[in-house]
Amino acid sequence: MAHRAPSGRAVAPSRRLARRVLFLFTLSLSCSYLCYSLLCCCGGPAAPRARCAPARSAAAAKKLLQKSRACGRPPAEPPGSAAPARRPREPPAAPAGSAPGSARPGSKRLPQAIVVGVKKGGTRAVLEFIRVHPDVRALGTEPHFFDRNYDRGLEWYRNLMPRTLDSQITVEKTPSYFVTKEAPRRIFNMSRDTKLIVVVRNPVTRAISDYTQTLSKKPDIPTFEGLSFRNRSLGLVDTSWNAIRIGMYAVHLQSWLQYFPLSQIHFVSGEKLITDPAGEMGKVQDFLGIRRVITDKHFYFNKTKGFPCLKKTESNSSPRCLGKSKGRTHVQIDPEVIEQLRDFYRPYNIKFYETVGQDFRWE
Ligand SMILES: Nc1ncnc2c1ncn2[C@@H]1O[C@H](COP(=O)(O)OS(=O)(=O)O)[C@@H](OP(=O)(O)O)[C@H]1O
Repeated sequence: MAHRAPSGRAVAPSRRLARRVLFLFTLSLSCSYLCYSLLCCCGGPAAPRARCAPARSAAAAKKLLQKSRACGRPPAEPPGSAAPARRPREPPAAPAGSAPGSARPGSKRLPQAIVVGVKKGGTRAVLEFIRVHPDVRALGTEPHFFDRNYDRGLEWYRNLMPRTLDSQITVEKTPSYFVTKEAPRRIFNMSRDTKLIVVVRNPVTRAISDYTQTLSKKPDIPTFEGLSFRNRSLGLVDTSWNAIRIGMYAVHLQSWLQYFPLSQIHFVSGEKLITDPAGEMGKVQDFLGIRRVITDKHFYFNKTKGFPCLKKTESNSSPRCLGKSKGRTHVQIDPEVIEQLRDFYRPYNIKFYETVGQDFRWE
């Protein structure tokens, strides 16, 4: 006996059975794929981070996400380490703007804010503290795009960035930008709206910190006292030595002011960042135009480290201090040399305070 198909064509029972089997097979395949996708996203510890659903999509999802490291906020760079954070490899960026229907939430965007300096000012602390904010995603490594890697092009740069949702801002830090002549123009050409953050610190202490770091890598370098002067008895400071030159903030700032208004540059006091991290971070959040989420509650003073550290929170499974390379014991410097350097920096500091309208009290 033959059944009539809706089209009017007759279908043999064996063909009808075959169609049913095919239909059931396709259905079970689809179900398996659906289950697999769900499990891959939030179940397995090896699941790539980029596949995770947005953390704020639903309360239930949040619970799930908290349980799974793979789905949480990106692990911070080993605290304090200047070495690049190891992140799961991600394929090339999707075009700007979230791809509709894409399994990967958000998209890679050029940074809207950059911590441009200064070296040894406290830039790592600012980055690690600000990335606690749910509306901020930060690149853990220093991309050195506007100084060393500019030839690689903006797409290369954008591809390094973490994915962000529309409500989040992307931040990176590379302290050497502040003293790179071309950096202001290059950043302006990327976006004239880029917000700039500069963490400044007493230039004499900064120079000693810089030298201490170099000495830890190259123990055979000449003494700080020897490197600081072209002629010590004449008090001629060697401004060609980077450790000295970087601290002439007023000079470098002029290059930035040729492209950006002062209102677009925020200065963080490296000293207050240690004594009052919540206060300084409050101002950073205001400058970035984001809610004041990072407050006193996020910090505690670690006596062993001698610095403020991040408390254990919902997203931080344990308290976190910056690494060993941050907060080193400085090399002892001849007090007379320190005095000479204070005298040297004084006019630059005064000019700097006048320009930014802020007294950092480095006297
Ligand atoms: N919370 C906290 N923990 C540890 N260290 C802190 C912190 N806040 C600021 N600082 C100061 O940051 C100094 C290092 O500055 P940077 O991070 O800008 O250094 S670098 O340019 O990235 O190498 C580092 O300088 P040194 O003390 O000379 O090592 C610190 O004094």
